[in-house]
Amino acid sequence: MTEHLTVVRHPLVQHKLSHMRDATTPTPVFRQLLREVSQLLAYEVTRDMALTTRRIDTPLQAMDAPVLDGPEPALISILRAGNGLLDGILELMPQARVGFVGLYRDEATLEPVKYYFKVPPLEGRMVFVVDPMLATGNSSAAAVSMLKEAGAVNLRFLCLLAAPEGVARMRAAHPDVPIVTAALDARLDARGYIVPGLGDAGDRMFGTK
Ligand SMILES: O=P(O)(O)OC[C@H]1O[C@H](OP(=O)(O)OP(=O)(O)O)[C@H](O)[C@@H]1O
Ligand SMILES: O=c1cc[nH]c(=O)[nH]1
Ligand SMILES: [Mg+2]
Repeated sequence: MTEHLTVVRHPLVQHKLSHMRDATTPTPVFRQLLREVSQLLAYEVTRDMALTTRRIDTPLQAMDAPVLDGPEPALISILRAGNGLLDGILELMPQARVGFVGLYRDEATLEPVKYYFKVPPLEGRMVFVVDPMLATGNSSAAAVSMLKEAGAVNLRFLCLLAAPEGVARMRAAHPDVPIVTAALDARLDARGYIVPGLGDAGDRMFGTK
């Protein structure tokens, strides 16, 4: 990927995102929409996966058919809300190895607090990091640093909503990591929430508020 930031403006993505932003959309619908959008966003973030060919026989003749090359990709979910993107993408790439980075944002400092880290071997793999929200960028920047320490080299970051502050933070800390998102919103509010945003993604997914 050559662009640092790709905004997926596909009408289906934008339509579903608008329903997710709506404060009256209930948790089960929110979760289903996130699953659907995850697969549409996955189409974009995986577009430069390497292909090779395999000799196969169709019912009519032999051909060299394109198949994915290289080791299985790794999908890394930033807990909790990342799991809302993970399941749908895993359906498209069932061969992927899966890892989890447990982080929550300290509400006062907006710094990420780490509580879990379990990832597959990352050397040589394409690594897709998923989290619906890129706000200050502190969580995603920290997660990517941990993954690089664990051996990841070839990373992509996939989110649903990004704030300009988070994009700038990622660009400064990890200019080598392309970001794919459904929307670049206006700004962060005083509490570090994306505006207009959709609220707290984890709470809306799991009904914790
Ligand atoms: O860019 P940042 O300012 O770091 O904010 C984004 C982070 O905040 C949210 O997680 P949260 O801390 O609410 O944890 P949760 O997924 O458990 O709800 C979100 O899912 C990101 O991980
Ligand atoms: O707007 C925001 C910011 C951080 N985390 C969220 O879930 N939402
Ligand atoms: Mg949350």
